[in-house]
Amino acid sequence: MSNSTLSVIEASKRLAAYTAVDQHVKPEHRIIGIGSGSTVPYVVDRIIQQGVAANKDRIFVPTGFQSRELIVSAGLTLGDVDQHPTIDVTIDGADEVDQNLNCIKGGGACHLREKVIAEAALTFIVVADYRKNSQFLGTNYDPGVPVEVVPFAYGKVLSKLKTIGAPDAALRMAVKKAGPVVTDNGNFVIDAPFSREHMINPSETLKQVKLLTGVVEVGLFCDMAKAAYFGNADGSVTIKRNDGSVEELAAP
Ligand SMILES: O=C(CO)[C@H](O)[C@H](O)COP(=O)(O)O
Repeated sequence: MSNSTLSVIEASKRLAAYTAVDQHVKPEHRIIGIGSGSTVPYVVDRIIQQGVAANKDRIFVPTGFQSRELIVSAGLTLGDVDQHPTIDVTIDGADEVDQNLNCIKGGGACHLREKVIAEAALTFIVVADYRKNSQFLGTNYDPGVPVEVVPFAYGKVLSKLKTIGAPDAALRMAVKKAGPVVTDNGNFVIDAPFSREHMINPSETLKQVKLLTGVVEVGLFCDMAKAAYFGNADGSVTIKRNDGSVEELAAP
């Protein structure tokens, strides 16, 4: 699809995804992790554009139902992390990324599998449009930190989250179903908005929330990404790296 038929936001997602694939999915890479969300289809598009020969011996590991479907419908070979515990490169979206590449993830309720697939990867790369590029988490993404919980513990975890700094924490409700969102793992999700004070050092908040019994995984990805690619509205790409460098690639 040409740029003129894509919205600015969609074009920005595509730009980030294409640039990240071009720079990080190399011919020698055999096991590739595919994240979830609306930016990731562009990752798969670009990988397909590398051609049949490049992809014939590759295995693609999904982070949930949506990415599994993407991989299968693209005709790529599906694998799982139990067969491939070391992944060459994983590319995933994010709900927000801070100045140190810490991310909020789980807007699509996939963050447990996303974190496993990111942690298994030798290189974890984030792709997003410009709205996700922040100094501090919680600046633009306000629903809060997604917390996956086992269903029977949700009431207890919700009340603890309220006392440790997220007074407005709430169970995520489904839109086209009565009742809560149920994850690919059969769990519930609580969205916990923490104050700026908690988001300045998200690894501390991550540890605190993860220690609550009943919590399966927290949508704070701290010190995991090697680089984050943000497509900008003017056609440029901002690349933030984990060595603190920031590169601006001008629009072609
Ligand atoms: O964490 C995620 C799903 O759990 C997604 O990666 C995140 O929500 C970003 O999605 P999008 O690319 O649609 O903005």
